[in-house]
Amino acid sequence: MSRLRIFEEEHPDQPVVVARTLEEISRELQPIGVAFERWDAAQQVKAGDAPEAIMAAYKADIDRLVADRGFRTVDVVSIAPDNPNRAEMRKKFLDEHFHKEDEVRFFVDGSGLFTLHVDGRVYEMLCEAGDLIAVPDGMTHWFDMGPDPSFVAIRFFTEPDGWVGHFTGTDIAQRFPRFEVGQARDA
Ligand SMILES: CSCCC(=O)/C(O)=C/O
Ligand SMILES: [Fe+2]
Ligand code: NI
Repeated sequence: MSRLRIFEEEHPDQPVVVARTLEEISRELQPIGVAFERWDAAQQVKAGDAPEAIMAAYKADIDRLVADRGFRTVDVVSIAPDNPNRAEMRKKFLDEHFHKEDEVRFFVDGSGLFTLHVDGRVYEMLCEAGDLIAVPDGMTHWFDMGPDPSFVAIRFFTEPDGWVGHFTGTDIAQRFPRFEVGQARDA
């Protein structure tokens, strides 16, 4: 189940807000400029399906978002728990960074943990299948796919290098919860 937890940055042990419904999550994220949506598939798709089939299942929402936000590229990224490069892939976005364009990701299957650092607060968003998150350009954040990653996500880009992370060099990500085994199931 999708879950947003908000922490004061000095208190990683105690969330001050826990939100689970679309309405609650959107209400908490909207003031910091983060969009959160839930999309329904036109036809059922799952991990392992062809990217074209996955994009076709969400065509109406993809087209709307591309028209609204001017994205130039849309792709599908998949990672399974047996991927031999999973540790390296996990490490890539584990530390605090930002991008020079909005980071917009839709989770088709599986889950991942986006954590945003904004104005002294930390917003930990456990994204699950059906969730779209749009993190504004320049917003500091990190992403944990966990030790046994499992997700399929649609990514939206404006520039070819839009995915490049600019790292802040802080250690804040190490002080906050990681994506634990079973977290998605237990949330
Ligand atoms: C669901 S893809 C997440 C990886 C990524 O592109 C990123 O920038 C995380 O912060
Ligand atoms: Fe990122
Ligand atoms: Ni404390």
